[in-house]
Amino acid sequence: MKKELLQAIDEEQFDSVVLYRLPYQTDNQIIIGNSEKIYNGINMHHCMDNGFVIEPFDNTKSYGLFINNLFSASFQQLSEAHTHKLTPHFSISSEESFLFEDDYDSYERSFEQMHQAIKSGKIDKVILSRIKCGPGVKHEQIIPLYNALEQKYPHAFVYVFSSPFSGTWIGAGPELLLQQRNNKLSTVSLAGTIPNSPGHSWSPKEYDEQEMVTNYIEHVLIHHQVDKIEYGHAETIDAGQVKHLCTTFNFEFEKLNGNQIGLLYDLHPTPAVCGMPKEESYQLILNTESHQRQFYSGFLGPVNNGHYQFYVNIRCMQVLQSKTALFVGGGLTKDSECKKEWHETELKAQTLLSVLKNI
Ligand SMILES: C=C(O[C@H]1C=CC=C(C(=O)O)[C@@H]1O)C(=O)O
Repeated sequence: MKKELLQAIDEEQFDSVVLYRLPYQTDNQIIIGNSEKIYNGINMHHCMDNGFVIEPFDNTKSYGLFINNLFSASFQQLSEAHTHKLTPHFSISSEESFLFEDDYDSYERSFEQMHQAIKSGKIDKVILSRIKCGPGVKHEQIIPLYNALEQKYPHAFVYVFSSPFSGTWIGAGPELLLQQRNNKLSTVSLAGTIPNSPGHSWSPKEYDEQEMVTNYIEHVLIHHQVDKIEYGHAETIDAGQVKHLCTTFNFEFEKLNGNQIGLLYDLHPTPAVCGMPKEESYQLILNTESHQRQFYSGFLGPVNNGHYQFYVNIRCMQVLQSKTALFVGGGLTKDSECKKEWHETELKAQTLLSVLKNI
């Protein structure tokens, strides 16, 4: 493999690089290829192709990306020679003047606006996100950072992608959006957060919130007439500095090629990153948040000949010239308190910050 990848880096004409590792897998994957912009969402042709899909939160205002697979390989750890050759291929966005950190006061104003909409009865749940700035990452630190995240978070979908259109993004998120293999599909309902430290346990508030999401997903699956739906009880999943409640759904489409794209866009953006009801919470986010979410809370993952694994892009950041922009959010319901929500986003930011500090 070593020789082939080094040779491919030398010989292929490529502008984009993806490194990723699926949850609980030992092998990492690399794709090198060229990026093409996708407008207004992906279609079945993208899923039948071979490459990597990156979709933004709001595809009416931002474009997605498709990185075609010119060369791919599995690896345990990239050698120094690979790291050295790949490093100059990472693009870093220079648009940092558009990205500001939200301070507590501006977060509180957005919180109040959203909480008002919840109290008025229009919305049950909505996700408020913010940007927190972290230390800069140099080109040569990108692969060591990926390695450290991949080692620390076995539960997560860990990735780095870089394209001239997006710059470099890095993440380690726990939420599966949709995966398809041999007509067997899976998704999850993920909600509720408590610190991953002694003395914290689930309360009815988190169980209720997660059950609402489970009911919503079941409703979407029934609407799409999927077959053989199976799901169990909510389980606690370890997501670094926090824990979540998660229920996994497995199902099939009776007809091969049932409307998978329709289902994908009914699930995305999920209640974990948007809210319920979906359309109302989506509009509230666009009207309230002062930043563009870009690829945060979109989805991303590999596609290969009809098989795909799409993960929700949370616990992620964009690498900028002299800083990193970390995107963190949390679900607000009628019982939410601003200070606690802020603290929760601080904890979520530690997923990446704790590793960033040590590279
Ligand atoms: C939106 C994020 O997390 C979501 C995923 C799990 C639990 C969440 C919560 O309890 O609020 C969030 O919905 C984020 O990390 O930016």
